[in-house]
Amino acid sequence: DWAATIRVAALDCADKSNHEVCQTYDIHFYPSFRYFRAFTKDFTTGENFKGPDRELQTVRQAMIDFLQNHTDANRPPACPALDPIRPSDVLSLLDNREGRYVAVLFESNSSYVGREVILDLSPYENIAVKRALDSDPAFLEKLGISSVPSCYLVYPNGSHGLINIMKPLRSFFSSYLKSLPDVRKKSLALPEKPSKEENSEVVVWREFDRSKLYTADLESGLHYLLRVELATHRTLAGAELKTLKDFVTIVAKLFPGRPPVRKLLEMLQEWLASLPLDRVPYNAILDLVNNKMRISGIFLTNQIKWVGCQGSRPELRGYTCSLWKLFHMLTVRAGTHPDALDDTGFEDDPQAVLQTIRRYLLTFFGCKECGEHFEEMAKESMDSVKTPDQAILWLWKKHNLVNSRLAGHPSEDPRFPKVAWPTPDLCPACHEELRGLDSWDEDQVLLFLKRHYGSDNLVHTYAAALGGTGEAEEPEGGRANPERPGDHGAESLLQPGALPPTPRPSEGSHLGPARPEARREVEAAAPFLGMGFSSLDMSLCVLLYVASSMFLMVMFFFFRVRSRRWKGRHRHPSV
Ligand SMILES: Cc1cc2nc3c(=O)[nH]c(=O)nc-3n(C[C@H](O)[C@H](O)[C@H](O)COP(=O)(O)OP(=O)(O)OC[C@H]3O[C@@H](n4cnc5c(N)ncnc54)[C@H](O)[C@@H]3O)c2cc1C
Repeated sequence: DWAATIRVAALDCADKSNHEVCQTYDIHFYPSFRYFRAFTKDFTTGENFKGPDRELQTVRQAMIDFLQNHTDANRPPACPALDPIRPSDVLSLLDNREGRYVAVLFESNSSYVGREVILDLSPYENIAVKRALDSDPAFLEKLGISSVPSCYLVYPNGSHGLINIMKPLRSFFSSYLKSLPDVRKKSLALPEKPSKEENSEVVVWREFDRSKLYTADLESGLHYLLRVELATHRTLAGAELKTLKDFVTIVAKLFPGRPPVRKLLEMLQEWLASLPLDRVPYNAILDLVNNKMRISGIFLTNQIKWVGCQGSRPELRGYTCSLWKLFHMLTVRAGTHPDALDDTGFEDDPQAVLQTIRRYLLTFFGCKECGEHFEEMAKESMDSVKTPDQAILWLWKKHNLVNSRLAGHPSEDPRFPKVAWPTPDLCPACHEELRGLDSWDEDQVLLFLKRHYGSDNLVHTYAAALGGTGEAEEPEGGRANPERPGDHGAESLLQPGALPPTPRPSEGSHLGPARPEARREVEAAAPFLGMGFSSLDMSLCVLLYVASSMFLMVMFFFFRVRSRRWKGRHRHPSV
């Protein structure tokens, strides 16, 4: 009903095809609300209104505040007057001879009911809705109003009186007024919604074993993390960059996946560690992840294929599931391979993996709410972790807490109910009964987690075929399983060289010009001379060139002075 005044659209920033738009508009967290004023001509990323929560009612009220922040000159023409009228205006309305209904909602200054009802009735004809404040008790008494909100109605024939409704709520007022005789909805010419069939994807179910871990899930998750989640940050600097460097270090050292992926992570880690800059454009990272330099043996799929993380609907499970699995694998690997973090600065720190995950979630995780919940749990007890095994168990316990909090939540997939994990069928030894109560045998749980999240439990079924440069590599232990018949996912996988062109804001001219400083940063990372070199690479080359020239010159002068001295000594042997 409010559409003529304020249009609402939702964009799924988790969908890779929207990635460029979300990046242009600097969307870092979901949900993010952006408001765009009517008649705005120049590009803007919109205004960010933050209510105390994200409840529908708060969002509706933020919309009203936003509409009221318009000046008279730029107010949307269809927006009805939302400011309160004075008692004198009410009196003149009582002499209504316009032949239509006039409803006046009396309310307190902080109430939004009047404005919501005004907007609810805005597409209806034969009725005008106004609001007035309860600031003049004598006037209210004259009209017979004893409590607010109340609605005073002036009928088309001039008679008037208070309307009688069961509850003084927006929905009751609106529905009463909409059902008055001769009050009808005007026809609105709004663009049609795209039909459901056009958008619906055909989802093919992949059979899988719940006791196994699937490379396809982990690689799809890494692809999403590096190419979608990080992409919402145009440049990374300061604490954000440090968090990314530490996270990549932890993953590069502990990810037990296939060699081309591990190699890519190692390369990314070394590159980030060697950077002399405190600011990196995201596109420079993307060039590396896409292996623009075509280094042999490096590859990460650019397709999403969930297997153990499939949801029964496309919006369920997927990325967050793969992230949990990745995190558990990292804690387990740190516990079973004590030397893995040597020479990283994280050795001998049993909390290193958990603390890095914690910072990653707070800085980059698209689900802001999830990051905040995790932070609460971390603040409460992460400091108590004293050994790598305790880190494994800490994450397991907290994951179970999240499971129990989300049981029955709309994000729960009915096919994968949220229960305490591992279930008795997965690990009978983990469960015991103490004085009639279910409890965990934590030693058994630890053994189970080490087995379940260990590299030996990784299955490559459904995993993307390794790209051209990585094909020569045998996956670890030669355990790669062939694609199952009928699974065509791998065929659609592009070779690294054939990746779709990196979306760049300059190509998105239909979106309007992006912020100039952001554009400069992104252009700084644009391919140089069309050879896959970014200007960052070129600056490093120039730096190296100057340094080596200086070194040669110093050597030249050193030997020249030495040879002069030597000649001098031979000419004057007595000296
Ligand atoms: C750090 C983090 C915090 C989150 N916080 C929220 C939140 O606050 N609100 C919200 O709505 N969503 C949150 N999510 C998302 C949510 O936890 C689930 O990921 C999502 O609902 C999908 O659930 P799922 O059925 O795939 O199972 P997930 O909970 O994602 O688990 C993935 C897999 O891990 C295994 N597993 C399950 N429990 C455990 C355990 N205790 N230990 C080890 N392995 C286990 C199972 O094999 C399971 O299939 C969060 C996600 C993450 C990564």
